[in-house]
Amino acid sequence: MSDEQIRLAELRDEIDQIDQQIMDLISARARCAQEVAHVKMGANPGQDVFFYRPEREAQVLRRIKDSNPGPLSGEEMARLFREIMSACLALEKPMHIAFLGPIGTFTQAAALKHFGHSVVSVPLPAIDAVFREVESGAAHYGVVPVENSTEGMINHTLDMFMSSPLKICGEVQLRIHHHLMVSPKNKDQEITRIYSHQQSFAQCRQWLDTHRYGIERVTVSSNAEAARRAAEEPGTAAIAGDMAAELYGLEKLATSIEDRPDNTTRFLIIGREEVPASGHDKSSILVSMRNKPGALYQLLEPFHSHGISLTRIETRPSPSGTWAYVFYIDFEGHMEDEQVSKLLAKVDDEAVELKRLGSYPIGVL
Ligand SMILES: O=C(O)C(=O)C[C@]1(C(=O)O)C=C[C@@H](O)C=C1
Repeated sequence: MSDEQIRLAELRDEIDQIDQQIMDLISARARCAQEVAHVKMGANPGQDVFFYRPEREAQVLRRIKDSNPGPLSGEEMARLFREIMSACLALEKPMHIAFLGPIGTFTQAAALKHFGHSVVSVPLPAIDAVFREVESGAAHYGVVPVENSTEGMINHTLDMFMSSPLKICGEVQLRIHHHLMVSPKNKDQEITRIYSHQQSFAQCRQWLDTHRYGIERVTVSSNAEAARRAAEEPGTAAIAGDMAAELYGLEKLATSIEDRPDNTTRFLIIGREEVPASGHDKSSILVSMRNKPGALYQLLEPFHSHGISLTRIETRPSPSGTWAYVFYIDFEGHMEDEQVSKLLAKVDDEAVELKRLGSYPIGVL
């Protein structure tokens, strides 16, 4: 054997020994998680056990990213541990996660990015259906889109929080890459129609006007539905993501056609319980104010005086009456924090209504 072949064989033996150690350690970790489940069940007999612990998972992933020695990036290493934890959690209790479907949407990709691939992901036809699935207990958690960097807030999600008892338990961001795709069997046919979701058409408007001007654009309920139609209908194409292309066997004619290179969508994790502090959190509230001069100043001044940073403020028409507004506010900190608690007491004094949507770990992945 040549020197290179001898060295290759030695390295592969070393990799085999390391893989055995990794497998033994992951198995030991999984047994610990099973023991954790027993402790959780014994802690509050007869009460709901929340096996999924968002705050603990955020702490684990943050520590992994911060202590990662390389050569893998912190993101890559955290994603590996994300999957290990997902498998451990499934040993404790298989999680049913409802998401805005159908299968192949960016929301499914966000759900799998946040929870890992060992969950049972359940597609629902609309955002309100995702809320109802979690409210009824049919799903443990839900994943819904809340804002896109190009198109702004998803109003249906914000409006659902006005009436839903659910809490925000987490957040996850996804870089959104849109591709123009066709069925391989129709690849040589002239494209006379392009299917996509309204948000995707808006995020790719300039590219379409430049490269596919004049072709009919038909809005459908989701990018996955667009891919399904393009797979079936000759002469049509879809604008959708990688998951949809793979799911429906479509070929990409043009990749990453979104107009803004940083095109990102933020998703919320919704659930039935409040999340304890993880040490790196944010909070969301809904506030309705009397429609009078200085109302917005009265609402925002306490954030300044208590040194709390706002990360998002949106207004929505109030369901209670014309010209009254509801403010959807995200800010840094956890509602258990002393300064945040004092801030919310002050806001509560000024507001017509204050609804605490939840405190949750700032997204790690
Ligand atoms: O520490 C816990 O509470 C666990 O259940 C263990 C573990 C893990 O694998 O690290 C698994 C699931 C939870 O969501 C958080 C962490």
